[in-house]
Amino acid sequence: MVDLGEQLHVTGKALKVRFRAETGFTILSADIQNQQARDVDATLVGMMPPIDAGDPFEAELIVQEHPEYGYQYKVVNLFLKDDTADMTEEGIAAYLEAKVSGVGPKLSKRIVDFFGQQTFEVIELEPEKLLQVPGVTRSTIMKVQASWDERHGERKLITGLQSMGLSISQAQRAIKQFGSMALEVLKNDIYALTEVEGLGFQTADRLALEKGMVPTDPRRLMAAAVYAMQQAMQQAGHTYLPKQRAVRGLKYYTGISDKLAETSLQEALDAGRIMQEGERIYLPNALKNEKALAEVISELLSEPPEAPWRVPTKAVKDLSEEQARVLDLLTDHRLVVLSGGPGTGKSYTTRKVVELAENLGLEVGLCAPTGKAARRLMEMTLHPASTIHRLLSYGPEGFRFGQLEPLPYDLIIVDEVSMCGDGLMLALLTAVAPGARILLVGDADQLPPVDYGMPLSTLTQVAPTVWLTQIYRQAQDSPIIRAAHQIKNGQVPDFAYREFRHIPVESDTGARRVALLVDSLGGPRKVQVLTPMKKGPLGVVALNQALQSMFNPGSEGTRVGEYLLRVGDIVVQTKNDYQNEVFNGTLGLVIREGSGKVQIDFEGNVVEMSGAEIYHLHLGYALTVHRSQGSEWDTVVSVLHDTHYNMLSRELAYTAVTRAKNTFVAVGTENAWSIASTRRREVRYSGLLDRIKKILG
Ligand SMILES: Nc1ncnc2c1ncn2[C@@H]1O[C@H](COP(=O)(O)OP(=O)(O)OP(=O)(O)O)[C@@H](O)[C@H]1O
Repeated sequence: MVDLGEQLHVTGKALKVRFRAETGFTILSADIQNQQARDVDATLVGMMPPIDAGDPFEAELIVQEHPEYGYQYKVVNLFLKDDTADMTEEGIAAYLEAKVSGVGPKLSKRIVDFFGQQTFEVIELEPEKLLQVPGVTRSTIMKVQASWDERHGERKLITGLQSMGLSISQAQRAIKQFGSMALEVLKNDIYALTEVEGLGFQTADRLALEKGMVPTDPRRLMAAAVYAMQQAMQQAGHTYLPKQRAVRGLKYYTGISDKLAETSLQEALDAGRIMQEGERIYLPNALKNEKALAEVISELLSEPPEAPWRVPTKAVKDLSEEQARVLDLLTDHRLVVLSGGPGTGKSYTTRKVVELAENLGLEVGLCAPTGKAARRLMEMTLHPASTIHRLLSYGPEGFRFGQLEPLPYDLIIVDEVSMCGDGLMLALLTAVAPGARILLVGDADQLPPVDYGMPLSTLTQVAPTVWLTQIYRQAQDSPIIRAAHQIKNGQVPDFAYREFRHIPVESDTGARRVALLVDSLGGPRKVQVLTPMKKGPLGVVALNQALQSMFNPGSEGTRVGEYLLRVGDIVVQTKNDYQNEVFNGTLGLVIREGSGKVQIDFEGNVVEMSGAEIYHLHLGYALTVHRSQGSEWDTVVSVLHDTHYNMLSRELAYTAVTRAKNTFVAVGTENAWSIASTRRREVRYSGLLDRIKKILG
């Protein structure tokens, strides 16, 4: 019919639905044609609306050659035609009998004799009129309506959403979000799409402008104002934006004038979609969380602990001066912070705290943000530990433990706490029982968390804090740990070791060079690649594609954004999925994929994903440094190049280096490392510190 890979537009009639998954993935036999040719027994594969044998349709297809099944047509989009258009009266009667339950051959003929070409209109709009037909009862009408709505309801919904420009999977996600009201909701305000999983402002905006939305339409500008704030929180971790930054963000996404941006921001404020406090602009939820977090921290800092806590000499005999201070501070304080770099004895000290608490007969709860960090905490302290979500017993309705039902522990210890954003920190601190203690352990010099806010950095400025600075002997022998402390002190690290070296690469050939380097170091299961950015020749996407084409080549797979996921690929979860207990940054292996589903083995936790969930899976051969927090690998290859200029910071370099246990290979330009080591922490807008100081006076 046409060459492989070419897209073609056809009309067709469904012959047989061979397979249909609940995701909407369908394998269909159909008779298709266009001006050039006809294929009376074509196989169509892909996401389709609910289609039955006999249904007429139009479709955009791409011709493919399947290794086993030969020629197939991949469905790019498929539009159901109205199958009740221009039918003869016999056709209508036959259709009623076949598709509408509760109507036999005699009754369908009587109905059509009565209403003729108006039959379908009567059924859909004025079913009461059917009572005029002899033999039709109320129950007949109920059955006819139910089966008509059931068959035509979703089809009309999907066809209507497709006519707005949505793809089939986007339409299905919109229906999942808004139910049968989806068409009304989106006709009223297409920007409601920003509430649909995996769809954002950009998609809604493209559809709206394509359909003739005036760029200065208030609905568009309102949605853009909210979106600018969401992006500031998700991309840069800000909790609020200074008003002028918010106006600039709104202008950036809409291209409107300064004046109109100011007015529109004010309208979004008047509508309560965003909030203002002084010169600060917040999303409502972020403001509420920040206020509540400041309250609960102030309470923990000003109330004395209840359970008795004494520190006998023997409890601190193996500890250094600074480590012993942690146990002392817990005597009179409910909230204590322990911060230190690698090899300074955080875990060693934590174990001593647990031992003392148990000797005092206290109930201890241990947790960490990710499964991997919780397992490590358990190994280091020989005490059960879980993720924070499991400790707080997270479920479909949210966290079970909280203010109303506090955690049943006298002492809670949280490790890797630099990974907690404002939201998780609030959930945790709210669940501390009255009078109970909490010890937060982490490395405040790490990059701030992926989620918004930076509570640990704030807490080290208001809560009793111990900074561990002494590095222990065997840790000192490690060039990696030494380099980490050099970077922390603003010095350029010394790349003069086999376990800690630098390889210069140019940005245009770098991705390929990195793939060859990973191969020489043992392959992707042993080596993790890190880079600061997503885009660009040395970004995560380019590196993942170079690594995948070397270690898991192929042209098939399940499409997720820029990636094609195949069996054997390493993938990373990019959004916390509390139901499946898979968190942002967790790596897994694809063990099955196809029919719109992907099965991943996340270090023993096998999870099947489909629909919108799949959009949170990216290839994981290379990760951004931000997403690598809380994890460690035997060997790390970290890209750092002048082209990453605006991302280079001391925390970035420090976090990258501290992800490697034995071997760290820096790739890029030495100059990038000297810039990174001397640049200070990224700015994050958070009002938490001011609020706490105001409450504590
Ligand atoms: N006071 C101490 N006396 C002797 N050895 C110590 C002391 N504190 C820590 N160590 C030793 O130093 C090494 C590093 O300690 P630990 O693993 O607790 O550091 P850490 O800060 O948790 O490192 P990481 O950030 O990598 O987890 C361990 O072998 C530990 O036994």
